[in-house]
Amino acid sequence: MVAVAPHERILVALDVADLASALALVEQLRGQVGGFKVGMELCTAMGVPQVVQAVAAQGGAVFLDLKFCDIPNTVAGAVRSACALGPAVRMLTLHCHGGAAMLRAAAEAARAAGPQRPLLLGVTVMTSLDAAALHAELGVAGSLAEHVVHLAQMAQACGLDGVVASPHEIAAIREACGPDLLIVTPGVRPVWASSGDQRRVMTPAEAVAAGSDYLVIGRPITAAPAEVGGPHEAALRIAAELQARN
Ligand SMILES: O=c1ccn([C@@H]2O[C@H](COP(=O)(O)O)[C@@H](O)[C@H]2O)c(=O)[nH]1
Repeated sequence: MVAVAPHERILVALDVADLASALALVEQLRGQVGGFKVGMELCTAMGVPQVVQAVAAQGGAVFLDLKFCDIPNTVAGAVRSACALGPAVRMLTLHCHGGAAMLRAAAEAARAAGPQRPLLLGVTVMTSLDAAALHAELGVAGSLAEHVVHLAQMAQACGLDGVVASPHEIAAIREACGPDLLIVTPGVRPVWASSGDQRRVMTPAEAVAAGSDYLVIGRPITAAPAEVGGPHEAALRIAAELQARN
């Protein structure tokens, strides 16, 4: 596991539709969490360079979660474009289901950008899917954990820095891939938050105990209701939960 302070393991998903709302969250949470994940909703509405520059200008480390998945040449170009946004982009996602050639092309493009390049993370099986959906809808045979481990091993062999998986697969990934592969886990829910569309969830403390390097947490923080105390209080509660188990 990476050695960081407990609250720095929290990456807040800024799933909002406009930059003003995103920056209001950054302003409230900066210093209480490790960074901010920007993804499809915000970037489609406001433009990737504008979002990255604005979040970085407010002092937030940026995790660019656009889950690239296309032919190798196209993804390599997208990775080069992301690297050109500069060192503010600390992490970048690609779908492992794009295949080994695509992952290798992405890794080569990132390495060519030099030592300040973003870390590349391969998305394995979405945390909104359960085993039944993986088998019946996507036609994957074998267990969900086996499939995640297979994708994680492929990502590692292709030169990626880490994977995105649910906390439930951390132990199996660690056993198969060793201690150096970064494991970033969405599907994290404090006991006081609703699961929503997430299917494979654990609490923040359970996820870190299982070996998660970074926890991606969106709605439990960004949409925290008044009885929790809003986003700032929600982030403090989660950080305290992580601190208590440290
Ligand atoms: O398998 C995955 C991959 C990415 N995500 C992203 O994480 C956040 C989770 O947000 P919550 O509001 O905490 O559910 C969201 O931005 C997803 O795009 C994921 O959930 N699962």
